[in-house]
Amino acid sequence: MPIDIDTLNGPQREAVMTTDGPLLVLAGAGSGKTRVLTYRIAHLVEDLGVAPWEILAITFTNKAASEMRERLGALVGPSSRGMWVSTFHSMCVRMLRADAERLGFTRNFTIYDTDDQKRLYKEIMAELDIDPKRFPVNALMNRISAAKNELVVPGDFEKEASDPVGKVAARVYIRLQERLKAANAFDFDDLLLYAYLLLKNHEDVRTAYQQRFRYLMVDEYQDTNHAQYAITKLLAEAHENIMVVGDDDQSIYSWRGADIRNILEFEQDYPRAHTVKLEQNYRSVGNVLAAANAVIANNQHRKAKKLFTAAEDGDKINVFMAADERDEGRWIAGEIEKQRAAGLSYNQTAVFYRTNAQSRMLEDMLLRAGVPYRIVGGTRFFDRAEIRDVMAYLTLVVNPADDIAAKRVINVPRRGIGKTTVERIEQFAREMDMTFMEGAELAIVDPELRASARQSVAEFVGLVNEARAYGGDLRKVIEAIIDKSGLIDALQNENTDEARGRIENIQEFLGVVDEFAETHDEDEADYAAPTVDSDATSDAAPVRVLRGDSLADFIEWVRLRTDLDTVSEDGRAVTLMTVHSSKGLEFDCVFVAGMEETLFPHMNSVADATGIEEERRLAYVAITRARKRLYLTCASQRQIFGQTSANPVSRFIQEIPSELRQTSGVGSAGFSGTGWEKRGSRRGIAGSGAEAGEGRVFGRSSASGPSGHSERRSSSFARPEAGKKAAAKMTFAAGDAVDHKTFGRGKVTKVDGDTLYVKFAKNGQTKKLLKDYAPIVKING
Ligand SMILES: Nc1ncnc2c1ncn2[C@@H]1O[C@H](COP(=O)(O)OP(=O)(O)OP(=O)(O)O)[C@@H](O)[C@H]1O
Ligand SMILES: [Mg+2]
Repeated sequence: MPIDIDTLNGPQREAVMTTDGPLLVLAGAGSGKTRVLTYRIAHLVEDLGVAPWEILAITFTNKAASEMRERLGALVGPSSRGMWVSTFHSMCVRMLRADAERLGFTRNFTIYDTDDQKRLYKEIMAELDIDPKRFPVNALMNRISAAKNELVVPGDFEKEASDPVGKVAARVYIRLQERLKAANAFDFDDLLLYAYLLLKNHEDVRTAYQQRFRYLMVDEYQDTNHAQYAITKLLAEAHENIMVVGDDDQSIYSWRGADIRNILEFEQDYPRAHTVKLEQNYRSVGNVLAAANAVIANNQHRKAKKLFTAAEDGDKINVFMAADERDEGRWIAGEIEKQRAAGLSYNQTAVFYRTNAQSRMLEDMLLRAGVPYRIVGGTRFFDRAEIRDVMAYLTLVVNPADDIAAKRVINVPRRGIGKTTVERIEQFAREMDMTFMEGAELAIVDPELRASARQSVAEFVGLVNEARAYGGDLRKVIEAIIDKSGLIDALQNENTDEARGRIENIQEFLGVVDEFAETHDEDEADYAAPTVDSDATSDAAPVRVLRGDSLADFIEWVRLRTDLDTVSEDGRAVTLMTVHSSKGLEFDCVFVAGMEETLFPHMNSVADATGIEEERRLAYVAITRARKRLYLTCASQRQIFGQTSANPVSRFIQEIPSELRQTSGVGSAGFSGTGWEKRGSRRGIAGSGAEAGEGRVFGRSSASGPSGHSERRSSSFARPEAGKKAAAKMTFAAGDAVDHKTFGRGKVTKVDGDTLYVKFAKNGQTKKLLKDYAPIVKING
């Protein structure tokens, strides 16, 4: 079926139809870059008969990749399955799995995340006698990570390092790579580095991929780092059928090594390049787009771009100035409820913040108001200790050489294996050049150890071996680990709320396994592009694609899940996330909280112009996520990073022309463009919860001249709508039947002062609610 190009505008169509040679699509937010990329793939497959496995599309997040797979599924049907649509990291994992042996690894390697990595660094630093006070582990990690992203290998790094930290980092880097190799593991940066080395140093591998991927497409190209750039370049070298899509105004990852020059110099890299500019924004209403354009115009270092919309102006940008962070959260919750009553869905609403530390209060306030939310980032599910423990066991089942995993769980739950025993095992491992697990097997028969310790080690080794015996049956392996390890029993014995929460998390983990099982079939098809081993004939792709067993795939799937993957489409909830993770997404209604100097722009970036420009691009990303309504909120005083601070309103608010915004809350009277005001007395602020304090400057800096005092308005700080609806003085008792606006029917199981514990019928979950705030009513029966 030919692709319906009528839904594209002229330049978009041009980009879709330009299928030979290098192509750059450079355009502002919401102009359809991702859409064009997707349509171009569909056009290649549907109209030009390109085989799906000849296409490689790279996106920035797993969420973006799965969205693109979905869109492609809708456009071209099942044949989209053979395509590689993935992030850089998952692409590299696939390449490394296929050819790990070439690099001295085996294909069941482990991927270390930051936590594993840190443990390893600490061990290495102890081994090399490096003082962590003088050389903090994070500093060394950053240094080495940057080197890897620049494709600097240990030998070259050592030659170049001249400063004290660099010299120490050079020693650590050398040892780190030895240790990782011995553990058959890669860290995140290694995935890129080794994939690059694989392509660079193995001509046959490189040629095979070059021949296979005749068409290469990269979304969000402005955020590629050097390693990603170099990998792309190698893959495109032979045919130069490479399309990159991006927006220099949205480059927000320079702190992770992203290099905006990759996109700006594309035309130099590929002199034959054809460039397409898109100028119509289809995402946002006029006022939102005008605000975004006005803010980004303040950046000096950018390619000037025009961006217009045919959409109506829409509402003005809503600026709310709260007394403190509680007011801010409370007001946001109330406004969400108001919008919801007017027909907006929770799913189409997002609250962004600059730093993760802000999320807790926002969460708290949404919880109190009974607004369902989903938090992206922060304490991620997979970062929780109990989940890491289970994952470490599973990793050991697949890769017994992973010493970090083995040491993490040898005494989890406590089984009486102390430091002496662990040191003894390490000694065996070192002296006999074995893995920790092999050392543990020797320890079982070591007469120097106490019988009880040997017994415990035997149990541990036995447990891992037993689980391994279940082979490919994923669910069985995981159940064996969870049941037989005694993890749950130990938590049950603790008998605390926290331990119960941990048990719930482990149970939830089984749900994750099921989710994986459900989506896995599709992934399988995805992997199963024709291979040289298969009996496919001439047009088969000349690349071996090897599958690990399902447990290895599961571990990899979990490891590569970035924060964004926790956003699901169905469960209706407001999304909370950092601005960084919002890239590429869109919502009808967007709140950006914490619009104050030192927070956004962040204090670490205000010192120099480069830093400020990156913060401004971040503000541009945030603003351009909104389709219809945009709210910017700030607080005149806030508790954050463990202290109270009062900061001027963000310059990014001021950069929006005053006629585009409407302001409410504290100090709004004098806000609109002309002057900034000093705070008045704190009297009369209902429910701000703030202690009394005198006139701090709220506005720009005091240097720019505060312009008088004004009374604060108190009305804005009333409870949110949702709260008002609950009968304020209603009393509850255990056993009462209640109806909650969002969660439906439930029963009060406990009353603790103002807090109600309500068990809901729908999902059997118990929630903690504040009786005066939660949108609940008592019902009969
Ligand atoms: N020609 C068009 N007609 C109708 N809608 C369009 C058109 N082009 C793009 N859109 C819609 O506009 C929105 C933004 O498109 P898309 O996400 O592709 O933009 P983008 O340039 O990738 O944005 P960002 O820079 O934020 O990544 C999407 O909802 C998309 O479906
Ligand atoms: Mg996009």
